[in-house]
Amino acid sequence: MSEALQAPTYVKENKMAELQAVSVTITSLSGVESEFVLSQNGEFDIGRSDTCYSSINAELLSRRHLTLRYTDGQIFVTDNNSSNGSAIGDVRLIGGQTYAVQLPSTILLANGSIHVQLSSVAEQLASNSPPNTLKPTTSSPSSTSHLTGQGLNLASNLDAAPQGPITHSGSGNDELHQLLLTHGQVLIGRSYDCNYVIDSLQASRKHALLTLSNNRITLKDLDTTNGTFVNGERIAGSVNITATDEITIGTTTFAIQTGTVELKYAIVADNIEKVYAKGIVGLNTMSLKIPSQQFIALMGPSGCGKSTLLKGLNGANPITSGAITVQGLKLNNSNYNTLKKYIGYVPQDDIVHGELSVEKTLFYAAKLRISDDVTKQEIKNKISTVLASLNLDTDAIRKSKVSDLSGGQRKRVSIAVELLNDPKILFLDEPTSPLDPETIEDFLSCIRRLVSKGQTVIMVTHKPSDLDYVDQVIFLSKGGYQTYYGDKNQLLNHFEKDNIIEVYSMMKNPNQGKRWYDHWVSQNPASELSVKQEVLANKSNTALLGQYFWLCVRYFNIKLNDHANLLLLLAQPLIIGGLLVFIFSKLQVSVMFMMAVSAVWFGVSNAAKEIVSELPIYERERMYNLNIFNYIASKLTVLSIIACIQVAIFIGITHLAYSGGNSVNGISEETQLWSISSTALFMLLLSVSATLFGLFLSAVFTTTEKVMTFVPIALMPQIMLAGIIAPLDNNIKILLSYLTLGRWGTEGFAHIQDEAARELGKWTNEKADIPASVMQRVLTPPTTGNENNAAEFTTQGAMQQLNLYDDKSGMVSLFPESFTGVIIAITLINILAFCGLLLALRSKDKRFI
Ligand SMILES: Nc1ncnc2c1ncn2[C@@H]1O[C@H](COP(=O)(O)OP(=O)(O)OP(=O)(O)O)[C@@H](O)[C@H]1O
Repeated sequence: MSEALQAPTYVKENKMAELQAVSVTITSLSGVESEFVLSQNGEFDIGRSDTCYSSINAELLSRRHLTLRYTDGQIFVTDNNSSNGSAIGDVRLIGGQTYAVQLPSTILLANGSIHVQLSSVAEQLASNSPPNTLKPTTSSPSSTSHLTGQGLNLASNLDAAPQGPITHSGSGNDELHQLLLTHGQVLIGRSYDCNYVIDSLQASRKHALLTLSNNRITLKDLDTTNGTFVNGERIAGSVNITATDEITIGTTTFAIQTGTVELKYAIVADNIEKVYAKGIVGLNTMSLKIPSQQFIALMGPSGCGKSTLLKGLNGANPITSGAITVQGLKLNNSNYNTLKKYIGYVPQDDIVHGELSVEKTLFYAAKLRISDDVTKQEIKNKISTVLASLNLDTDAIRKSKVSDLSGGQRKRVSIAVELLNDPKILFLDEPTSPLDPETIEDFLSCIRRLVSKGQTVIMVTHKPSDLDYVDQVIFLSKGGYQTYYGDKNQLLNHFEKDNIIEVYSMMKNPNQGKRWYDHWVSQNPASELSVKQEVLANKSNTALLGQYFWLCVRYFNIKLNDHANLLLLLAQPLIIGGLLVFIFSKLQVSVMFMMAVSAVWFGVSNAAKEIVSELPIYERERMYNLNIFNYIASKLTVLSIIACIQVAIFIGITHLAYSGGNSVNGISEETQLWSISSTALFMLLLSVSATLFGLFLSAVFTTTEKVMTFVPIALMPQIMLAGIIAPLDNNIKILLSYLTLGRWGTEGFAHIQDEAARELGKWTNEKADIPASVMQRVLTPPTTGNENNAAEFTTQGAMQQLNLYDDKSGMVSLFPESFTGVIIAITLINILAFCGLLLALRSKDKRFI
């Protein structure tokens, strides 16, 4: 909206008749909620909050829903970006915009469930009608198009729109047809200044343009992220369509002639089949037609293929053959990137981070999943609506850490994350398994409410009692056979059993299952269709930088909120550094070795749990739109910041311990030769490299326990092959040592030390020019242990003491004996670790691609 809509300008341009006093009557379905008269200038909030002037306890109302402003006899209204909106007539108020209102007028709040009737007191007296005569209705008033709503002055700024603000509000009628006939062009999108508004965050602000010219209708996709579909196929650019073609934008399907199309079936599966590697049959050929707005239970004994079917239908692990249509769109490669946004999927494990608050969890999920053009306010509104729909919208729950919630609440937060995208179909894999009976009741009632509001839910369950809440049941038997699909009340009749436990035990036997399958197929013959299912490729379509940024922010917050772990991470360099300087009173190669091992330890231990502990979240987000490179980069960024702090503490302690003292010939008598900046930077490089290695381990293993058991095993070679505690005296040891950061770390610190000594004392490998007393303190050789015997070690630099390049084995070194050689070697190890990490993460994709 333009500046012209702001109240001050508007007042000047739209001088209205002055009013003495305004009567306000607020009614809900249960009658009059509040009545008052405005006669003094001021602002009056209407909403759920106690702080509002008129506080109304209605579920659909936002806390501060609407503000009435009375200024010198004029009334202005502002919808405070409420979740369920406000309208005057059939014109929806744009959140945050101020409108001048003529009297009498009725403002509909929260989808029309609350009416605010405004009238002049004088008019009321004249008509003698009481202020509470308005009868509330739940449906919107007339849906005919118009340029101004009743009693509403709306400034026009439809620069992109072909005509005035003609707002769509109806469904299942020919409104779109009329708009097109009248105006020739109709702009469709999420923004309220479009001619035909699609109220879904999956739609772009300006999504598509319909044009009528020479009796031809053209539909143009305005280069949108989520695409425009005609009869289930995504269009590119402009296409000619007919008035009856079904257009899908966001989660809405409509035709020009008939308006919104209510899809009969949420999912149609034709002759689907799943065969795993080595010929293991996950599902035998089956067909399903799942109606919209149904709660379906998917049941059967363990290993019968419930998860296989669930993941086949939602594309997480595509079926091998057959065809699936979801919400009227074919589940194929070109549609999948859009389609997966209409699908909510909560796997068996929670898909939320325990360390974040509920509010933050949802905010980051929205930032990572929803298109970039959605404003912060829209996200906040969406979060409120979603939380309210799951009975989680209290301040206490919003602010609670997810880990502090009950199992049922946590599951609902996982569902809330999925609902942010307005999915039409929700797939739940055994949500009730970990819950106690009372929590299950609450949980399933909640899901039932979602179904009554339009959601289709397919839920895997083992619990017979869950059937009380569902509409239909799909029953599978061992061997992947479909043995029943239909009304839950007919299930026992169909199997001729008295209770469901008996059905379960019968279905555990694949032969019995096959018999019932044949029986089912004979009664429900499928079509002859046989289609090879395409591989569904995961393409991230979120702006890369934006996703990286929000992954970093979320991960950083997770780390910050985990106070105990954060303290441990910071205590590590203090303890290890303190121990090091306590045990080694003088700088010697052993200290360099210990520094290298410490750096490797910091990196590996910081990273080893970071992927494996959030595997369900990774897999779900990857299935949705997570870019692997963004994911790795965000982990590395945050863990490198932590490594940086650890290295700073560690280097601070060691430098304090190994420096200072008197000066001899301008050189400190005590050991301080190595440069603090080079040492710190090199230690950071080692630590970050070890982080990459730790992430690789974290991606390879499937449980936290396994990876933590392996970490010490991975660290041992770093210690044993560094050339300090045992000589590298044969080719195999040398070659293995090339793969360890421990060896290159120790060598790197030795090079830095020798370089510093060279610069300081013009020392060469052959002979030190600096006094023996200084060199003695520069580096104490571990072999003699006798500092007074200077003659034995004055010419020995750190590298010489390490003895790494003595050609005892007759092997020529693959790397030059220099600091550059060390950096090249570490870089190569990093490339190896990165490729390993990438492969390990990609192999997880195979489970759902
Ligand atoms: N990735 C896979 N590779 C090979 N076989 C698999 C794979 N996943 C599942 N299967 C096999 O497919 C069959 C069905 O497995 P699925 O996990 O779908 O059963 P389920 O009914 O969900 O079991 P549960 O109730 O125990 O979760 C089983 O025989 C299983 O061993």
